[in-house]
Amino acid sequence: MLTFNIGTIIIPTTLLLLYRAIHTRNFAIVVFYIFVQWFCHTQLKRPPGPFPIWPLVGNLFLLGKTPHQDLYKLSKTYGDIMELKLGSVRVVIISSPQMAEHVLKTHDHLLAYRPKSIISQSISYGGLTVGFSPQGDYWRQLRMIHASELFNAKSLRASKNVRDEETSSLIHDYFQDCKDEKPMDIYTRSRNASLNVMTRLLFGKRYLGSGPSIKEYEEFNDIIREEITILGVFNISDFVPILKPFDLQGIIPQLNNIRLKLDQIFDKIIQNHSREKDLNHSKDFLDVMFSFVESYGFGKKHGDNVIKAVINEIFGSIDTSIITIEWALAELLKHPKFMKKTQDELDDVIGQGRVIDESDIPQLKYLQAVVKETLRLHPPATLMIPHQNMEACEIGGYHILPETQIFVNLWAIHRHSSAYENPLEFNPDRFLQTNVDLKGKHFELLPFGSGRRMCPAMLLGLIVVQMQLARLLHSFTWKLPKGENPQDMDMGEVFGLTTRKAIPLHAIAIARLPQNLYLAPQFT
Ligand code: HEM
Repeated sequence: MLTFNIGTIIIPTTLLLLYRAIHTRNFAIVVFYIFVQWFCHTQLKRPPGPFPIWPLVGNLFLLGKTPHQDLYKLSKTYGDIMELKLGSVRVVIISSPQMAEHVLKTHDHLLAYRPKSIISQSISYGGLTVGFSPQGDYWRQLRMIHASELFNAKSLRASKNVRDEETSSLIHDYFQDCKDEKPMDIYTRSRNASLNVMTRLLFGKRYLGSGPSIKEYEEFNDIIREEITILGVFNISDFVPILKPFDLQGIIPQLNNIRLKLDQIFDKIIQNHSREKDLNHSKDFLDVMFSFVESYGFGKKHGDNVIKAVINEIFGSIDTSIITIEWALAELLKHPKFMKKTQDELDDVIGQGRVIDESDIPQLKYLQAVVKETLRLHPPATLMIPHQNMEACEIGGYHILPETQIFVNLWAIHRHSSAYENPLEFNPDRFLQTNVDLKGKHFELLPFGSGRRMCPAMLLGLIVVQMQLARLLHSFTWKLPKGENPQDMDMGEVFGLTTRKAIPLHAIAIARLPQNLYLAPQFT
């Protein structure tokens, strides 16, 4: 796996430049360069930021392996809005609820573009996905299709059966494997259940756990994970374009390899779908996508690329919910008193004689508070997806030059002292007496973003997290493997487009309900 420390390039490069300046006695040039930077910056009242900005590398060396945390620390010095130069790219970092409101509400229309990067362009087949296409007619229509076919309340009601069956199957599998008290990998199990939900919704087929296509599907799962990892790589060539031809991190061959494997899988899915279409199968998401590309008059190759890009994005996005389930269980194991409160509520509202239904969720106030608190401390998309402005604008009284990348640092916003008491503590109780929700109207809690680029799958993401978590906690008592102390649990992160727990959670489940509530579902 590729890990890269920016310092390995930045520090030698900067030292080399300084050495050359000293060697050639060109101090005057360096001083003049710094003066020009300072003058331009102060004249236009640009946001404050670290100074000086080094030639070629700018402020890149300030960021390490967890840039959201480094930026949070920098915001303590430079403020809730700051400007950095990462290589040759100008970036503005937003770190407070007030500034987030300026970006995602007041100036939403100006700041809803997406910057292009080498990795995002490759993964999105040249910007054909919802997340990476520029705002405009194509993006709007694609978002609408996603909403009406997969994500809005009506389509979620229609797909409830599929989610119920897959969650029951997950609980059944845990039950089967929990008898000898062996630690189980929470992330992988939840991920498989969610992948099954998605393949059934998109292609009308259940892949994992049945049939001959398991191997093929596991390969798909692996390649998507590889893709998510590479999406989190800080690609130096995007920030220092003169290094692009050297591809110092070896990213291009990796991207080509991922694209090749994905193309093979997607080509097969598209071919199978066309074959089955002739057999009069019932209409699914792919049929709607085929009509969409036809209505746009895209040729076969471009049309297929749109469909591949969209499927890829949906499967890549599932990770957000799974990560949240893993973090929530980890926090509850670390804080047994909140685990007890959540399970007490489940016993009071549901009892121990039946299985939870999605319609129970509104009554489970403590569970909802646990999910909010988990998304506050562990927003899966810590820096959201970068935004960009095409024309100059003003944020909070500061001048923002055109084509600036805007990083909304949710990790910092959710820890802002203006919004939360003891912001670093995990404490779901804080959400019991407030009306703060997750719909993007309360700028102190924005795990799904806000405004026109807000996550279109919020309802789906939330119901998956709430239901899986509720059923895991209702069905089992949880503990850590022998010898592991909850207080010492490592809560370190691996940064990426989604930021997950660095050490995957393995926990032991002990059944707590009558045996008949763990039966395997009859798949429809
Ligand atoms: C807990 C679950 C989830 C969280 C916390 C989450 C969070 C987010 C965030 C923060 C953004 C960026 C908003 C912005 O840049 O302004 C986003 C965008 C997006 N999300 Fe999610 N997401 C979740 C689940 C999902 C799922 C399950 C899917 C699809 C199956 C999905 C699809 C998308 C798409 C397509 C976009 C791009 C929207 C656009 O650019 O117009 N998300 N999400």
